[in-house]
This record gives sequence, C-alpha cells and structure tokens, in this order.
Amino acid sequence: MTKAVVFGTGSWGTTFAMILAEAGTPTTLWGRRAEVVESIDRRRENPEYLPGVRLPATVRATTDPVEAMEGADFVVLAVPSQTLRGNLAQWSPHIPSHAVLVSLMKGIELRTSRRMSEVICEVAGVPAERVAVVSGPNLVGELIRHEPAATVVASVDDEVAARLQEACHLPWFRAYTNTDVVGVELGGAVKNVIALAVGVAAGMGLGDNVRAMLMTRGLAEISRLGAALGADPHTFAGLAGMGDLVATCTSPLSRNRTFGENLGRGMTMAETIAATRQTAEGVKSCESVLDLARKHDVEMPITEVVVGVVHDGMTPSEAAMLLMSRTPKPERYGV
Ligand SMILES: NC(=O)C1=CN([C@@H]2O[C@H](COP(=O)(O)OP(=O)(O)OC[C@H]3O[C@@H](n4cnc5c(N)ncnc54)[C@H](O)[C@@H]3O)[C@@H](O)[C@H]2O)C=CC1
Ligand SMILES: O=C(CO)COP(=O)(O)O
Repeated sequence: MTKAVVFGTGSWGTTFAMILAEAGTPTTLWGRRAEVVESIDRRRENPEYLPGVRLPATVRATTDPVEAMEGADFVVLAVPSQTLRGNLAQWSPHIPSHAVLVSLMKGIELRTSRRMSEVICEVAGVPAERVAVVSGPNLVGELIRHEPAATVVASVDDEVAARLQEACHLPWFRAYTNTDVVGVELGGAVKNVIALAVGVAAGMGLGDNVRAMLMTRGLAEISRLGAALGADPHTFAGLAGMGDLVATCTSPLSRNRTFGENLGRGMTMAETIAATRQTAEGVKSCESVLDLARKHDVEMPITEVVVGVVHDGMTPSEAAMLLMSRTPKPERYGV
C-alpha cells in the first residue's frame, strides 16, 4: 500500500495529509511542536491551524522525522519556502531510497533564486525524476469544507506524476498531471507577488478595473519570466497559472492578498507582519522573483513596485503612479 509523510503541520500540510488519507494513502504528519503533534495524533485535530476539522484516522503525527519517513513512498514538503534548505539537509539522510519528494511550497529561495524543486534536488541529491510539485487554486479555507477544487501534480516523469495523482485524487479534489515543473512552480510563486499588489490596490479603495489590470498584466509578467526559463506557455493558462492567480487575487482567504490589503490601508510593515499569523510567501519571494527576473533580463514592473512597497518604503500611491506613468507600449511588448 502507498504511504506518505507530510513535513509541516501548518494549514496546507495538514489539509494535504487529510486529502491523501481520504484518497486511501495512509499519511504521517511531521511537526516541530509536541503539543500540535499530540493533538493531531490523539484528538485528530490541529487546533492551531484547522480548528474544528476532524482528520481521518489514517493520519498519524510525530515529531520524529526518522519514524515519520519509515516506508514512505511520498515525502511531501510543506514548510515555509525559506526554511526548506535547512530542514531538508537534516531530513535527507533518512529519506527512503525509492521515495518521491513532493513540494507543496509556493516560493523562490532568497539569495539563490532557486525554485523549490531545484532546492530539493540539490539538498537531497536526487534526480528531477524523483521530484514532484503540487500547485493550483487550493485555498485551504475552502478545501477543509470539502468544496470542489482542482490542482496540478507536476513531475518531469509523467509516471511519477500519475502515481501522485492516484494518491491524492478524490471525488471533490481533481488532480491533473503536467510535466512542466518550471511553469507550475513559477505560477504558484509569482501569483503571490501579484496578489500582494492586488491587495494593496484593494486596501487603497481601488476597484475592479485596477484588479483586472494587475491580474492580467501580472499574468504577462509570469508568462515572460516563464518563457525566459523554458516553461510551456500553456501552463500559465491552466490551473497553476491563471487558476491560482484568480483564486488568490480575489479571495479574502488569501494571506498574500490580505497582507497587501493591510499595507494599502495604511498599516506599517511592522503592524502588518504582527497581524499575519500564517505564511505569506510573496513577502519574501517578491525579492527572489525580482532577482530571478533580473538575472534573465525580464521586465517585471508590478513585482518591482511590490518589492518597493514591502521592502523599500515606497508608498502605495507612489507605486500606483510609477506603474501608470510607464511608457505606453503595445500589449504584447516583450512577450
Ligand atoms: N494555506 C494555503 O491555502 C496554501 C499554502 N500553500 C503553500 O504551502 C506552503 C506552506 O504554507 P502553509 O501550510 O499555508 O503555511 P502555515 O503558515 O499555515 O504553516 C507553516 C508550517 O511550517 C512550520 N514552520 C515554520 N517555520 C518553520 C521552520 N523554520 N522549520 C520547520 N517548520 C516551520 C509552522 O510551524 C507551520 O506548521 C507555502 O509555501 C504556501 O505558499 C499552497 C497552497 C495553498
Ligand atoms: O496558494 C494559495 C491558494 O492556492 C494560498 O494563497 P495564500 O498563501 O495567499 O493564502
């Protein structure tokens, strides 16, 4: 029988463990904090991240990474992106030799500008064929109510993607396979940056025309970066591209959008960070996305102003003015 371990008892890690277990894949959750692990194991609930959600009996939890990985066919990683490298270095000596490593994370590493699957290959010393990525419009607040949703399971090896698809596919959760790992990962990471921009605009009291403009031109930025990195352009019209962009930029459940909205309303960065309990990946990844764009000579003006507002003291009004005063150009410029 296929078995999985999920590293990270946050909102997505716990929810994906629930999905795997419901799809017939017994799953062990690894968490750092003994009280969270004990609650999941004894009471089948993660009160901090998913209060009131009853987890299936086939979800177990432990703080011991070695015990967690015993016999696992899928090693699923759901910790904040910037912590992956350090954590995985400790876990990788114990990963079963046949296991597939799966990233649920939507971030780009600071300093190296690497995608999460690249960090996994490098740190765990595994070939790309043993890595898969799950990304799509998957807001946890809806999934825990078993509302219908779909996702993309990507691996350069389509058999690996098909195995993972089988391990997580449910009547209410449709998993589609894809072999474009680069495109699927970029879609997930960069939409968080665009959601920050959309949130800032909403916080400033701006309306749907602005939201549509930022989302559409944001998708143009994602596509330009994707083209430079060799992604399949069709991926960005799919669930991991436009799909996730729509969900994240329009939902009040999105942490990235909410983070931007608080900034747009006039909260300081310190106040906004204090008001954010969970991981808003775009806050750090906006800088690594911009680095990646610069390395590949790709223009990403929305990402640039997001970095300005989040990290360099630019005001939301200055950001809006900068974007609106750019040189007029054809819509397909640079694509
Ligand atoms: N929540 C959502 O709706 C979705 C989240 N994601 C992605 O999943 C990834 C994980 O996000 P969430 O579970 O939502 O975040 P979260 O903030 O809910 O949970 C993060 C988990 O990581 C743990 N953690 C924090 N720092 C750590 C460290 N240094 N070492 C080990 N563990 C640490 C926390 O204790 C917590 O259990 C992110 O990349 C996010 O973009 C993807 C799809 C949906
Ligand atoms: O990735 C997500 C939905 O697909 C979750 O978005 P946030 O991290 O902004 O909450």
